[in-house]
Amino acid sequence: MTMTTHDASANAATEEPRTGVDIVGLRKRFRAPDGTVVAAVDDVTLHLPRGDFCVLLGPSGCGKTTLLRCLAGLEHPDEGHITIDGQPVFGPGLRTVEPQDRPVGMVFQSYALWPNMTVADNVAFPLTTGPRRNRMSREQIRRRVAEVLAIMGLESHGSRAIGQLSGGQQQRVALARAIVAGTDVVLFDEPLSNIDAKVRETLRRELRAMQQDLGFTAVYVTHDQAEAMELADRITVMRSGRVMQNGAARDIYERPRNRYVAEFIGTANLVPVTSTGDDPHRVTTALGPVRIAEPGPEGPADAPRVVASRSHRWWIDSAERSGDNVWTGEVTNAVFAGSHTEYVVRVGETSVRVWADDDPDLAPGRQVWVGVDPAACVVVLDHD
Ligand SMILES: Nc1ncnc2c1ncn2[C@@H]1O[C@H](COP(=O)(O)OP(=O)(O)OP(=O)(O)O)[C@@H](O)[C@H]1O
Repeated sequence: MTMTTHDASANAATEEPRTGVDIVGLRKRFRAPDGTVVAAVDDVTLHLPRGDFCVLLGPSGCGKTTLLRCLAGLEHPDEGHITIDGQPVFGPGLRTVEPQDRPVGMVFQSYALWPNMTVADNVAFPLTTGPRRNRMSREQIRRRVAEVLAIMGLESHGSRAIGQLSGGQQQRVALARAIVAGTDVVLFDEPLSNIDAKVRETLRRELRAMQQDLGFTAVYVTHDQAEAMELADRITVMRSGRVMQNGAARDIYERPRNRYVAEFIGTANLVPVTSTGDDPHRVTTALGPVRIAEPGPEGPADAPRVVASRSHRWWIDSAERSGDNVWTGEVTNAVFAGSHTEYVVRVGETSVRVWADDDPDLAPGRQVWVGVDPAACVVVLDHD
């Protein structure tokens, strides 16, 4: 893909101040065939800042697609407010704003292209329907379509039928269609999950570069935490229709709020806290005393807590060591994983997973010393 900035003519439809996406108190329930009610989106309040790449992350069924579809206008929420790019699109007393009248582009997992139209006609579609129809001359549309096809590396494919393209190329067409109108917000519903792994990697990198270059706000649904970490400025972790944590990708990774978030993103050792004393940088755990970077998250004083630390921040050594956050134990398992070797080490009744970059080749049964930098240890809530 080659990069270019938005065409001013295509931005004519977006003259309001650009603010990203604001969601307040949003609820959407579904009634299952057996009569049970599912709270797919359960009192969600979120601000997704303009220009950020925002990922909605969570396991299957947590409500991320429903939330995205509420933004797109494909689901009608039961309660709440949605403002996109400064335009209220849902709220009490507002007339329903139809999907084609919302200031968003959308990319679906299934591409959702018109099979009987050419590539160029598919891409031109948002400019010829909805609020933007008749705003541009045929020549302006032709030029704008050529421009976005060039961004996607599809400049020579405009007159092809959709069926003559590979899956990866079809998704590039869908991306071109989502950005052609120059809307400031683009919604993505697991757009790369039908694409084979190698192409997916390339498209992911290109998508991120394109989003940064064009500067639109991306709201991207995935259940893949590696994909989320690679793409996101901001991650919203969801569970059962609720937001578990929303923040900068690095904060979510380094300072998860609770066990659920720590376990969903990355590999972490979670060791129960058994008591806390007066020193805010020291807790007692199942491993014994642990020095920690900072006191735990807010929450009821008696709420169970665990110390979370990433496996790649641990070290392992066959030679004796001493100091804070150093323990001795026995290797119970060692798995070579290419970029690192994962050791499982039993320390007393607790097992920790340690990722070693240089494989020290320590066989199960071996006595070892393991440890972790206090700066990598944070206290998180054991429950939501
Ligand atoms: N049209 C519907 N009718 C009834 N229940 C629905 C409907 N759409 C979604 N649900 C339910 O709402 C919940 C949230 O679904 P949703 O598709 O938003 O989750 P998700 O996190 O996107 O999952 P996935 O990654 O599998 O798509 C699930 O329990 C789902 O079964």
